Amino acid sequence: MEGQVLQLAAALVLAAVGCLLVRRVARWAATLRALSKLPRPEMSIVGCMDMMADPDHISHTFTRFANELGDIFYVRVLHVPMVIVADPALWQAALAPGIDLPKGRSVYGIIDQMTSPGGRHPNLLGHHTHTGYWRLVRKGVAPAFNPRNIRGVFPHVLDLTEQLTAVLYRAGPQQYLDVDNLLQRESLDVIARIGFATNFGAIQSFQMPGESAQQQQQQQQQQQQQQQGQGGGGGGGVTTAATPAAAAQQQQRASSSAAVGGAAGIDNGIFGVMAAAGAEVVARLSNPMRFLLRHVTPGCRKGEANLREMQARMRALLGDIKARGAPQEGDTSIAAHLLRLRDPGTGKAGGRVRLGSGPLPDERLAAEIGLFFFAGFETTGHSMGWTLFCVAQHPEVEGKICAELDGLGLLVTPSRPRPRQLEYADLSQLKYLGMEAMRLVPVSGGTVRVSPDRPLRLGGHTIPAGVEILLAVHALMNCERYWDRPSEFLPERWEEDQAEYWLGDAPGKGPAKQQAGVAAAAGAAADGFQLVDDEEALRVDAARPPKRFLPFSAGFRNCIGQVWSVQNLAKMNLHATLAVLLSRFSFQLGGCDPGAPATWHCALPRLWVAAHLRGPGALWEIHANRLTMQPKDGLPMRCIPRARGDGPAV
Ligand code: HEM
Repeated sequence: MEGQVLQLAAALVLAAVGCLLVRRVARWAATLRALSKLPRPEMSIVGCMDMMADPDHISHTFTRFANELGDIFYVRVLHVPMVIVADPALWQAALAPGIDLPKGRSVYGIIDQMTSPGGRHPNLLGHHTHTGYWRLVRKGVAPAFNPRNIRGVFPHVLDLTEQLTAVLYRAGPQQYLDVDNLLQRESLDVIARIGFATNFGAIQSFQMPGESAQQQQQQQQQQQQQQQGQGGGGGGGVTTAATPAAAAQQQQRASSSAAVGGAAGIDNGIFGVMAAAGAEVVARLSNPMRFLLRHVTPGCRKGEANLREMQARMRALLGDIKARGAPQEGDTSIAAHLLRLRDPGTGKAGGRVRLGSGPLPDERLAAEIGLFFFAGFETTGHSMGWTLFCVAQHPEVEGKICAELDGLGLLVTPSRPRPRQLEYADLSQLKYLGMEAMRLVPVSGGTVRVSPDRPLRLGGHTIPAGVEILLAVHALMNCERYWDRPSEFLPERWEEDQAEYWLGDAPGKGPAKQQAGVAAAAGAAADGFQLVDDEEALRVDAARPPKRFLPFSAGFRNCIGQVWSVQNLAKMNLHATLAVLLSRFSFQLGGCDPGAPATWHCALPRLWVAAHLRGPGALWEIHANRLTMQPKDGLPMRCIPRARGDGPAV
C-alpha cells in the first residue's frame, strides 16, 4: 500500500514536471514564432556561439547587423532570443517615463552577484524602476551628484589629477605607460575620495615598468610627503593661483586633501580586486553555469573568491565609514546620503525587498557602495583613455584642443611653463573634449530591458512577453542611418546645432529639416511603440525629437553620474582630467612608433580599429570579452611634456 502511494506521488510529480516542461517548450516555440517576423542575422543552430567566436566586440557586431538588417532585429543566445534596438525613436519610446521597461535579469542578476553574496541583495542598477527600493535609493543618493555638490568636489579631482601627472612626469618622455590603466585608477580614487572620503591610493600604487616594489614604495612616500608639504598640490608644473577663484580653490584643495590625505587607505591592492571581480562578472555573463559551479571547479571557485574579496572590501569600507559616526549635516558625499536613507514608511516597498523603518541594513549598503565603484571607475577611465587614443591619432584635433586651452591661458608652452590653474568655470569653455570619442567608442553596451507580462508593439513588431531587449548604444551612435561618416573621429560634428538629436534627414543627404524631422520622429514614436492592449498608457512626448547620442542611457534610469545635464561627476572628471593632461602633455601611441616595445603590438592585427580610427598603422584590438569596451592590452603611450616644446605646433 505504502509503495503504491509512493509510486502515485512519483507519477504525479513526474506528470507535473512534464506539464511544466511542455508548457515552457510551447511558450518558447510561440515566442520564436512571433519573433520570426523580425529580421535575424544568418546564424547556425547554436545561435550566438557564432557571435562569441567572432573576434569583433559584440557591440560592433550588433552595429554591423543594424546597418544590414535595420533598426530592430533579433538574435538567439543559444535557445534564448534577444531583441536588439538601434533606432533613436524606439529608444526614446522604450525609456519614456510611464513606460520604462523593466531591467533584464540575465545581465543585472550577475552584477548583483558581484555586489552581494549570491546576488541576494539586488542593487540599484538592476531593480525595476517601480520598486520602492529603487526609488528610495535613487532619490536619496541623486543629490550627491547635483551641480552644486559636483562643483564643491572639483578641487579633489584636481588634486588627484596632480597625482596622476606626477606619475607621468616621473616616467619621462621615453617610457611607455598603460595610460588606460592609470586613468581607471584615477577614476577609482576620485569615487573613493569624493564619494566615501577615503584614500584608495590606486594612482600611487601604479607600478612603473621596470620599477621594483621597493622603489615604488619610496616614490609613494616621497609623493605623500610632498603633498602634505604643499597642502595637496602634487608634483605637476602648475601650482600658481592666478585668480581669486583659483586661490580659493587651491585653499579648498589643501583642506580637502588633508581631510583624506592622512587616511591610510583601505588597501592599495583594491584596483586589482575590482578588476578581478569585473572579470568574473564577464565570465558569468558568457557562461552562467559558473554560478552553479562556484563551489565545484577550481576556476569557478577562484572566480567566486574574487567576488567575495570585493564584497569583503566594500564591507570593510562601510565599517570604516560608520566608525566616523553619523554624517554631519553639510556632508553631501554618496556615503552620507546612503547612511541617511530611511524607509518613508509607506509600506509600499516593491519587488522582493521589504524595507523596515530604520536605516538600510549593512549588506544592502555594502552592495550599493560596490555598485558605485563598479559603475563609475571603468566607464570613466576608459572613456578618457579612448579620447586620448583618438586625439593621439588626429594631430589636427589635438591642435584645436591646444588652441582652446591656450586661449584660456591653460596650455604649458616653452614661453609659459607655469600657466594658471584650471578652474571649474573653464570646463564649460572646453568644447573640443569629450563627446566624439564617447560616441565612437562608447564603453557601455547600453541597457538591457525586458518586455513586460504582456506583448509589446515595438517598431511595428510584436514582441511577446518576457523577451529581453537590448537598447544597443554602439549601434545607436554608430549606425549609418543616423550619422554621417559614423566610423570617423570628427569632433567638429558637435559644432552643429542640436547634434545630439536625430532630426530625421538621412545624413549626408542635404541639410537637416528640423520640422520634418520632428514630425518623422514623432510619427515613428507614436506608431512604433504601444502595448498591444494599452495604447493610452504609452503615449510618447511627440514634440521632442529623439536623441541619437546616449552614452549615459536616458530617462529615469540614466546614469546617476550624469543625472544632471550640466557638469556632473562623470563629465566633470572627464573634462577636468583631460584638460589638465592635454595642457601639459602630448600623447603618442605605442604601436605607431617603431620604438614601441614589441609586447604592446597585437599579435594578430585586428584591422577594424586600424581602419576605423585611422591609426597610422596602429594595430589595436578592442577587448571582445569584456563588459565595457576597452583596449585589449592596455593603452601604451608615451607622455611627452609640453614644456620641452616638442608637442604639436599650436
Ligand atoms: C563616462 C562615464 C560613465 C558612463 C559612460 C556611464 C554609463 C551608464 C549607463 C549607460 C547606465 C545605464 C546602465 C543600464 O541601464 O544598464 C549607467 C547607470 C548608472 N551609473 Fe553610470 N556611467 C558613467 C559614470 C558613472 C559614475 C562616475 C558613477 C558614480 C560614481 C555612475 C553610477 C551609475 C549608477 C549608480 C547607475 C545606475 C542608475 C540607476 O539604475 O538608477 N556612473 N551608467
